[in-house]
Amino acid sequence: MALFNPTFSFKPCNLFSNGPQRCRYVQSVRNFTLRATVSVEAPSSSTTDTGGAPKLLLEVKDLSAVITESKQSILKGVNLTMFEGEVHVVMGKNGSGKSTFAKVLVGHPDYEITGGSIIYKGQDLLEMAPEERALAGLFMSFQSPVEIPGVSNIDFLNMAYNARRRKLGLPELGPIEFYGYVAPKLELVNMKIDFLNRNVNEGFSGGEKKRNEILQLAVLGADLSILDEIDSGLDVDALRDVAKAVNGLQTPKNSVLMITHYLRLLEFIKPTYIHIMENGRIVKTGDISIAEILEREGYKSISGT
Ligand SMILES: Nc1ncnc2c1ncn2[C@@H]1O[C@H](COP(=O)(O)OP(=O)(O)OP(=O)(O)O)[C@@H](O)[C@H]1O
Repeated sequence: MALFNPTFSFKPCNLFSNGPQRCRYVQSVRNFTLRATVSVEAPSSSTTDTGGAPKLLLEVKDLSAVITESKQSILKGVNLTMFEGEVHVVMGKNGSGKSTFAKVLVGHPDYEITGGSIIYKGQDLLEMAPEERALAGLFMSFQSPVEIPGVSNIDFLNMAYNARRRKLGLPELGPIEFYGYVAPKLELVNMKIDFLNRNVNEGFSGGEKKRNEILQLAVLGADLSILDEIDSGLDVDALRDVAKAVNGLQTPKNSVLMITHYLRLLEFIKPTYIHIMENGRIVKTGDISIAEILEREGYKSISGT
């Protein structure tokens, strides 16, 4: 989930580790019957001008990575180039390295880079701490969003949002102003207002967790959203809602990198390119027809080996 978007660096919470007991944060009590009408635009960290040709957003070259602990090699020379406004989809068999690639982009400590480079908005991403990557507009929704007992959704979102505003030199929003900002965004993902008061993902169904991820994306805004299997566990209506919300957040300036196993998501969110990952490398790139062949004939039909 996006709480592993390293935007959130409040201590002593290690947001990259699992386990419900690691976060201690005193939840402030809010009265959500308040109806605030303050409207604030989502901050954008985009450094690009408006108009003109799309700019290069992400350039991954020969990226290799191992698991930090075991030194097992997972990524074995990934190459990928994304321009602003594009939607890229990574597909591939279970265990081919898709989630690892996504996590490496946000600086997950489980992985160590052993070669190659990642340039994001002209900067060396590998030189940036996870928090800096998030503040530079990188957002990741995780395959299995975790719960944070004791931290309400609204406090969590408010903190993350203010961190981004601080970075942009903008004044922070207090609880009432923030409530006015976030409440309308719930409609986008078809979530009830009570979700703001509940602890982050605690007791949420799989579908609610995924919607909550997209709510976080809507609140924070992102230049590059990395969405790891946002369609898993969603019913047909939820899939449509989540896809609609993702589409609604798309502009000519921001980009999406999506991991999915299924064509059905791509019927709602139109990809610019589809990449097939196999054994830690992207072995094929093409348009939607790749996903259609895959759906019909399986991986043997498009395998790079
Ligand atoms: N932290 C880790 N510790 C041990 N093994 C790991 C770790 N991270 C990844 N792996 C292993 O690396 C391989 C690639 O995993 P990854 O999650 O990237 O695959 P994936 O393509 O996303 O798979 P899926 O489609 O099943 O989600 C798998 O064999 C996985 O078990």
